[in-house]
Amino acid sequence: MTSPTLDPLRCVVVVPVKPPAFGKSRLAADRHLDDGARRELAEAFALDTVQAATSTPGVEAVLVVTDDFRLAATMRTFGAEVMPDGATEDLNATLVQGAAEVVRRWPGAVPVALCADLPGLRPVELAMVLREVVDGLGTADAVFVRDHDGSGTTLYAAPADRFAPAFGTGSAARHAGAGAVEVGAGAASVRHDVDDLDDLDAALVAGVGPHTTRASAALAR
Ligand SMILES: Nc1nc2c(ncn2[C@@H]2O[C@H](COP(=O)(O)OP(=O)(O)OP(=O)(O)O)[C@@H](O)[C@H]2O)c(=O)[nH]1
Ligand SMILES: C[C@H](OP(=O)(O)O)C(=O)O
Repeated sequence: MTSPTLDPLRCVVVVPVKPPAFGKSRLAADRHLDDGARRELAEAFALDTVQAATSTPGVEAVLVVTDDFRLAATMRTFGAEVMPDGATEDLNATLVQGAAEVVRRWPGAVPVALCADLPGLRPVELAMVLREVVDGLGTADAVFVRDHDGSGTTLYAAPADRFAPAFGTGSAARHAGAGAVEVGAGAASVRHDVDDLDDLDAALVAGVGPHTTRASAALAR
């Protein structure tokens, strides 16, 4: 008897973006970066992250969750879909709303939460991680990618009925403690979130997308 053919898992990437007017506050605390430069960098990180995600093979759709409607218009030109955040000021609640929207718009797809501060994100590496996500979800309820410094999380995925992200300080240990399986350990560009200017310096050395390249060149002048 042949075994039934299972549909391969389909992935919809959900990217939460805090409006750049407020986001990435730790950048401004650093080396006296002024508020305009902080805002431009926060916007550039999100644009590069979303543009790379929309170019990634195996991504069925990218859903950006943000209340910044000017940024939303640019994200749509990359082929991303956008929904409002509803100003929850709670990243995990925002992502749960995003996952519910994935169920409505792309029934059967797995929501994959991806942070928007990955300016060096490479489509080839995200594609590799998504293959690990699909494999991991064959046996585990949830999977996550640990950030480059080891304590945080840059990606979390689970089927919508089990989707329970625990982002925030120390989230990698929380995700692992809840039984999520770590994936993507070798995917440097998926792990390299930028929280401060030291992170940005390291990302610039490794290579970033065009928006962050422009914004950081303006910073150097
Ligand atoms: N839509 C939405 N996105 C959020 C919210 N909080 C955080 N994010 C996004 O979640 C990701 C990770 O957030 P953090 O690294 O904490 O970024 P941040 O809050 O902008 O940075 P800091 O102000 O320095 O803490 C980034 O993509 C943020 O834009 C929120 O309340 N709503
Ligand atoms: C969202 C959070 O990012 P951090 O603020 O720790 O960089 C996390 O890693 O869960």
